[in-house]
Amino acid sequence: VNHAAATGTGTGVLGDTKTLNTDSYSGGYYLRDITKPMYSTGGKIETYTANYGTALPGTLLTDADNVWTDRAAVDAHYYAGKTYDFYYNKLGRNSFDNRGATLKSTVHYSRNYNNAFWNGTQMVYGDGDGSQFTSLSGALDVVAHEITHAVTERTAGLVYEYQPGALNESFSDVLGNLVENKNDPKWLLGEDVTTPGIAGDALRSMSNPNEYGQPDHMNEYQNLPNTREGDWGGVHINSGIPNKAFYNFVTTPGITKDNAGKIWYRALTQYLTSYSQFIDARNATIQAATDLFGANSLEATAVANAWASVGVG
Ligand SMILES: Cc1cccc(C(=O)O)c1OC(=O)C1CC1
Ligand SMILES: [Zn+2]
Repeated sequence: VNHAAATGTGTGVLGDTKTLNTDSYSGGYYLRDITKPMYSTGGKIETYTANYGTALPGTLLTDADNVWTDRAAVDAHYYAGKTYDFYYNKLGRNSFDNRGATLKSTVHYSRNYNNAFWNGTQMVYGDGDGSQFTSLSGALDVVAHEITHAVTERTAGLVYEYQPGALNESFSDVLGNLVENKNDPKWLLGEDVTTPGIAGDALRSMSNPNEYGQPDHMNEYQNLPNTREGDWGGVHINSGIPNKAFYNFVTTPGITKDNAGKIWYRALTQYLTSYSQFIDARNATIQAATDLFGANSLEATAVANAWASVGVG
């Protein structure tokens, strides 16, 4: 048999055990998930190692006995599967291209690499330096954040600069937390992999962006240059404003996470375009809420109020 779905076990970055969808071949097992609906058109979830170099995708991981000990790889694979399931089951999207494209991840990228990114073709995760970060695939909100960059690229195409770039970042934070689906009242990002030596901190907070140096209102918008040093006009900084708008919306009594996700996803995929500004995101999310729940619905009203609360609209 050249390809058969198998179930393995693995240890994650935080030492937890999880079951993995793998692919058996004559000599052992590939870290390849062939159980998803995408497989009907050849789509798979595959996890590779760069073996601390920078050549991509690197080597597809294999194992002799289907008991996996590469913790970064275990989590990259497992969390990519969880993210695929969320998009398919909750939002009706079949992988990042909505046509069942294979989800490819590479772990152990470079050395002491405090970064994770979508490179236009695949996800890439560093192992962190052990102080600022531990292996970045060890957090579901991070993995879903990166995969959402791919979704955004294939849909709205929000360019990675200034307000469209901050929206790009915010949609990745919003979907990252919706996929992670923790009961976290602070709606933190990256809490599971930032500063392994310090408990309770994170990379960003959607409930209180100021806590991590982000604005939470238009009157704190930071005009930064479109350079690497300027974070491309502050895409990871000014994202605090749309993040706070989403937080105020999703915590409005009567609003559910599922409905909030449907509204934000519909705005991203049906209304936003490459150079959309914050005001366009306000209008798009109101329109999406109106489409789904009606003009004077609790959802449409709460969306407008949420953006107004951060000085947009
Ligand atoms: C850790 C990191 C560094 C630089 C860019 C990104 C990026 O993907 O924008 C990044 O990942 C995140 O922000 C994830 C959500 C925590
Ligand atoms: Zn990002």
